Amino acid sequence: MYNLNFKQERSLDLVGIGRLCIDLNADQFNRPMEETSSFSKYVGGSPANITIGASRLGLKTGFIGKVANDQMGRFIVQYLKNNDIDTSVVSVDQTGAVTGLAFTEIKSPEDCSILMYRDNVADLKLDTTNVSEDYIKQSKALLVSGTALAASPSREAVFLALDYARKHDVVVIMDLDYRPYTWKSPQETAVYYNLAAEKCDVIIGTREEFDMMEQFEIDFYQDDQKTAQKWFDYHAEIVVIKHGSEGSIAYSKNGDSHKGGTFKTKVLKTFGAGDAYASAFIFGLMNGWDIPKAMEFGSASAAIVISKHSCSDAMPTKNEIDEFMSEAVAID
Ligand SMILES: Nc1ncnc2c1ncn2[C@@H]1O[C@H](COP(=O)(O)OP(=O)(O)OP(=O)(O)O)[C@@H](O)[C@H]1O
Ligand SMILES: O=C(O)C[C@@H](O)[C@H](O)C(=O)CO
Repeated sequence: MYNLNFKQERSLDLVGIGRLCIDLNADQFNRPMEETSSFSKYVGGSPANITIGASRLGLKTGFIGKVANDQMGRFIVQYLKNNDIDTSVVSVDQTGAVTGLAFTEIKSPEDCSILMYRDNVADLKLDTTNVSEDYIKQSKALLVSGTALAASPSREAVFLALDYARKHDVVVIMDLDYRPYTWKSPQETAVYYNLAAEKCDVIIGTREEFDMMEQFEIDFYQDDQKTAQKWFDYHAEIVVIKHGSEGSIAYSKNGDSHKGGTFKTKVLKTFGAGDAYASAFIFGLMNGWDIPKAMEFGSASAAIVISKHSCSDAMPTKNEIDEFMSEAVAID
């Protein structure tokens, strides 16, 4: 088992911090962006998606973020409210910043990409005055995503949230969520990712994301066990390394490791898999499940979301995941 202490008396289960954006997902499948003519609009941004997924599963959630003072910003806040996410500390930018847009291209079920428009985005304007210690200490867990570290003042806001979380024994979960185009250089990225991950109890990322963080290590390359061990020497209790359609592996500080499989599914697009996995995995941990059960639940949620058009709007309820698992073919 693992040793995560979710303080039961707290009024919120999970508070997300970071990116609140818009996904514009191609309506035409199996063709490149150049030939795509229309898109459907959804709330997006990895931490937003994970928080929406967690809320659909029944966790009491809130979000610390900043939106543009325009129709898109209002759309995002209303969508969060509709999904029972507390938005009392979502602030509104007053500097003319805009909403980040992610246009997705669905060339084939295996070949999807995201074209991001992220100049002067409101989410990265989150600053330390927007981070309330009182709010964070009401929560059992804080979800941090790496992209919010890409620029100041959002970077400092996240580090402050991390400090408040550690001060008040809030379990810190980090989804690495590396989006290269938001950063100036891989070196700068690794510096800040490593500093933040040192403060986290649960770290979830893909093999490629950990590779980016390990660019300064000697003899480390692509060794999942070594990757995990490094973080156990700081605060980590669980490290999950995702390997796309090959599944995932989770290590816990007590020396256990667990290989997670996948579920057969009709893939429409690949993005959203990681966010769905994280939300359901976190739900499992917060319910005291053992790691293999939480991983299986995460994989099932991912299998559902990649068969649908959106990420946020496709996040399943617990009944949907249970039903899917009772019928789906598991692949070890
Ligand atoms: N083709 C697939 N079929 C079934 N399950 C999949 C497939 N691809 C991914 N998954 C599930 O989703 C989990 C996370 O996937 P992945 O490693 O691609 O995360 P990610 O790269 O963070 O996702 P995203 O594309 O959303 O950023 C995997 O561990 C697996 O359970
Ligand atoms: O992360 C983004 O900003 C884009 C996401 O909203 C998109 O839904 C995705 O890639 C999910 O991982």
